[in-house]
Amino acid sequence: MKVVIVGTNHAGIAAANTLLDSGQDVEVVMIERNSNLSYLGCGTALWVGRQIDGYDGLFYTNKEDFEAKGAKIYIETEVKDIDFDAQSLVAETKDGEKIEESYDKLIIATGSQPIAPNLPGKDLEGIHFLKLFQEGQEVDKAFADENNQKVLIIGAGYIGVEIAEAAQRRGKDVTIFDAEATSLASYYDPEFAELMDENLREHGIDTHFGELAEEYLGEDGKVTGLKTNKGTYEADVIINCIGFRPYAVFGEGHLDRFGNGAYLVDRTFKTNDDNVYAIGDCATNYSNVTKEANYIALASNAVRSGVVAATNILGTELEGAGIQGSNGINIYDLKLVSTGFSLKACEKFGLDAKYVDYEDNQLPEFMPENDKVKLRIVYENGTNRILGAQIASTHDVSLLIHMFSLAIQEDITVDQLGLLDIFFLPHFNKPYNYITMAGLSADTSKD
Ligand SMILES: Cc1cc2nc3c(=O)[nH]c(=O)nc-3n(C[C@H](O)[C@H](O)[C@H](O)COP(=O)(O)OP(=O)(O)OC[C@H]3O[C@@H](n4cnc5c(N)ncnc54)[C@H](O)[C@@H]3O)c2cc1C
Ligand SMILES: NC(=O)C1=CN([C@@H]2O[C@H](COP(=O)(O)OP(=O)(O)OC[C@H]3O[C@@H](n4cnc5c(N)ncnc54)[C@H](O)[C@@H]3O)[C@@H](O)[C@H]2O)C=CC1
Repeated sequence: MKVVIVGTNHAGIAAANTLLDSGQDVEVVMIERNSNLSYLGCGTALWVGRQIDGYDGLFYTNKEDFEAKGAKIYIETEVKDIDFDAQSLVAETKDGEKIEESYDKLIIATGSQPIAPNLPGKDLEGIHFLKLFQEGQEVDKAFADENNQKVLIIGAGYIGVEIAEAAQRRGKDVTIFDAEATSLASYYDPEFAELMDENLREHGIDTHFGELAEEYLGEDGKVTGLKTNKGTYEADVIINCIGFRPYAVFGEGHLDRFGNGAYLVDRTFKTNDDNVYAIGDCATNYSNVTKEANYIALASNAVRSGVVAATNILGTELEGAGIQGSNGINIYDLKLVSTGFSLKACEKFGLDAKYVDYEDNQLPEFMPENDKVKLRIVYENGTNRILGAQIASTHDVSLLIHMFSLAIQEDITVDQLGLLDIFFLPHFNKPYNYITMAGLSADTSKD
């Protein structure tokens, strides 16, 4: 069997490794248009902000690793056209050489691209995106120029707040904008997101929420400012981070699509073409909250989808477990983690939701060092099925969110948490801890 993988970043790599490590007789061809693979974008803000020494450790594999396992791998080669009837494709190397490959099974793993605000002045020099390693290098170079002092960031989602911290650590004057009323509005309810907003402001970052960019201003081809619906701001560097959209350009009219254009796949990541799988950021995933296809672009989801698709191609039937969109962020000392839906997301998707909040110290009061933890559990009115959880603290509470992720996956109800066997040790938690207390105090009557 011959499998061709188009796009070999996190999703494509996971699929290739699963195929190549299976011990089965599979011919694997990998085609990647970038000059590198496996770059962990999550590290960009860390090295640009000088919290880690450099970027070398952010690549976890390379072309040679796959050649050593027996794959044929083309780098700096872009797939241009796929003939789904003939089961073949055409790609082009950076030198313009045409390559043709046939396939028995095709895995499309072409990922996502940043959304570009379509504003006047968008081609001015000094306007950046942050997706590729090379784009991180460009931002790093811009920050190294002493003349570039004023950094404006459009979008206060995950990339926005991370690069805001990095820019501030590099001594820049940082202003961040978002169309929503808080930062991180796609992940957290205002009571949690506002903790991040305050955290940014405490570190000298100027926040402008509920404000929409209208025009990039410039002189001599270089950006000098930004005009919004509320004011005009000077800028030496502008970084756009208003989200990703799936990069799903093949099979128009042949492969089914989700609302945002992502390839619509089943729980094995197979498209409506039996020989074609789509994985990672270019495809949908099954949401355990809505019980239908949804789109959430995360490296964690991409890796799992690659494993599932390849396992099915190898002949073992395996459905993905579905996703909750579990995520986390750490800016300065503040840690926010969430899974499933916020109350706001439930409203957007028409889910009838209630919530319980509980705030407490992590440890018993007699312990010398302590941190506050704020927890919200969102659950369905009537069934009490857990739909989401959000946690904020300066304590590392990150592992806790995995339990809530599993709870959503397994349709656990909020009252089941109240009597859950949770251990107690003063070094770690309290006997009446915030999970127990939230579970016990949740109003489970139907409104
Ligand atoms: C700054 C930043 C920080 C992030 N932090 C996190 C994090 O902390 N946690 C997390 O879970 N996620 C994070 N993400 C998101 C994560 O990087 C993506 O979800 C992940 O990269 C998706 O992997 P993928 O392989 O599906 O797609 P991509 O990474 O987009 O890779 C797709 C690949 O396909 C190639 N390709 C596309 N078209 C073609 C073609 N026609 N021919 C050949 N090759 C092609 C591209 O060159 C690319 O290498 C972050 C993203 C960024 C940008
Ligand atoms: N810690 C993590 O897990 C990380 C994950 N990622 C992932 O990478 C992807 C891309 O990240 P981001 O670009 O930060 O997207 P995002 O979806 O996290 O945030 C985009 C932000 O831009 C705002 N926005 C949208 N249109 C706007 C407009 N016209 N003007 C102003 N603001 C606007 C939105 O309100 C939102 O807050 C996401 O899927 C994200 O989850 C990225 C970094 C870290």
